[in-house]
Amino acid sequence: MAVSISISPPGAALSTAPGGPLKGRLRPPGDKSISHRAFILGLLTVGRTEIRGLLEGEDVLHTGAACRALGARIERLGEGFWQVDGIGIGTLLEPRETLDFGNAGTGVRLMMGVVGGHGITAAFDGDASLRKRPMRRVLDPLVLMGAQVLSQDEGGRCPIRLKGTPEPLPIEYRTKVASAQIKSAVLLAGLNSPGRTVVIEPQASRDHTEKMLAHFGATVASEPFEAHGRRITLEGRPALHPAEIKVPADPSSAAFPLVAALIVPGSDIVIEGMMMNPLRVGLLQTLLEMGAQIELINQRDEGGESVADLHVRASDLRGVDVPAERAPAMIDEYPILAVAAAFATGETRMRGLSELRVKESDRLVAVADGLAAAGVESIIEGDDLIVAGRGHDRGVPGGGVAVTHLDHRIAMSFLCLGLAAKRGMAIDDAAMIATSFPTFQAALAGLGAHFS
Ligand SMILES: O=C(O)C1=C[C@@H](OP(=O)(O)O)[C@@H](O)[C@H](O)C1
Ligand SMILES: C=C(OP(=O)(O)O)C(=O)O
Repeated sequence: MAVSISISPPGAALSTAPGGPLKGRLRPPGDKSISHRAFILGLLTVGRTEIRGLLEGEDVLHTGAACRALGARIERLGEGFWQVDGIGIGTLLEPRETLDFGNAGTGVRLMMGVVGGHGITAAFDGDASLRKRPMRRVLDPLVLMGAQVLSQDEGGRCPIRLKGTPEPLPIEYRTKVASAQIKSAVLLAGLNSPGRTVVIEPQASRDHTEKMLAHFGATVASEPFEAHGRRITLEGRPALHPAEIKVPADPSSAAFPLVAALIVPGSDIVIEGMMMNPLRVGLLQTLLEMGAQIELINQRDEGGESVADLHVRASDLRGVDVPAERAPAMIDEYPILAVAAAFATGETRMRGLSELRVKESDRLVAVADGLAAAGVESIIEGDDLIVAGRGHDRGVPGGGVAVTHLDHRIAMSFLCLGLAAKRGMAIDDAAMIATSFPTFQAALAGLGAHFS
């Protein structure tokens, strides 16, 4: 799987400084969630799946490598253009080596679902950040389906050896938290079940697995459950057929140029082709409530998802109260929302962020510490984060170093902050940016951002 991606050497510090306004157009890379799933469903489908616009970030490439180890033939035909020759449900190969997922929670948890529902044994591992993340949330339902955890690190952490079952029991599983990764792991294991698998989630999480399964011909139904939840039902052992996948631009990556343009005075940019899936646009909704000047143009359908171009102009933002129910629709966007909040007038309270503690880093702490290093006050109150916005008059001092803890979103958020802070901002380590947005620096520099 030869690819040319630029990977910064580990520990490479990077900084940004204020300069002129950001101007121009950019198309963010393909959606990370959809890209992982494209490789996985390609593996599970007999025949050839073609993928256009795939995110060629390290997280997704690790999933691609794991799919190869389980029997898929994967080839890169051009930029973002990939083909997967899959071997189908029930016939996966047992991998000889440990499957290394690098920094990717999505990759490791979804592939545990795949292995858990097959009669094979595999070892799962990743980097220092991934080794700290909880895996019991995925292992528990897989054990109910018949899989066995042969070994694990303390508290259900990687490295983990999992023995899957060739005949997964059809279960009805209620997740404790809204998590597309848990839901997807259970559904992927359920693909090889002779019966019907049901997942009930307390709040709707991103629905890319369900949509893509239906696109490949599976029978999957989703209905509302209580106030904010969903009940998803999948019929096991479907005859999946190869389907073309066109990956829309990732709203979680678009978030960085979007907020950068809002906070750098005089900026005026267009972000092209951003996915508008309702379960992914919580940040957009919040920024509009803060008074952001964002105009949606050319709304259209692309590859089964609604997409739009966003015309974004620098704006005077005001603090808002972000309800906990919105968290699943913007779960990865809180670090960059906190940066927007730092430049807003008044206080922003973000509620119900307990899940941020188990991402690539403890994002509640990493954000609060980074803001402090930039001279911005914030407090963590239970599961809420409150940022004391400095407004345009006082401005954000900057001039500090944000510690990234192997977390790409922390890295990109504080580089964006530095573009509008009086004394710029540095981060200790830019390497992880390549996991989700390998072209971040070039894309922002193309709009006029200064890096050093
Ligand atoms: O399923 C996915 O593709 C993802 C689900 C979310 O995680 P959780 O399922 O833990 O909420 C999100 O944070 C992650 O970046 C991608
Ligand atoms: C949480 C994230 O990803 P993952 O869980 O796949 O590591 C993210 O991309 O912000």
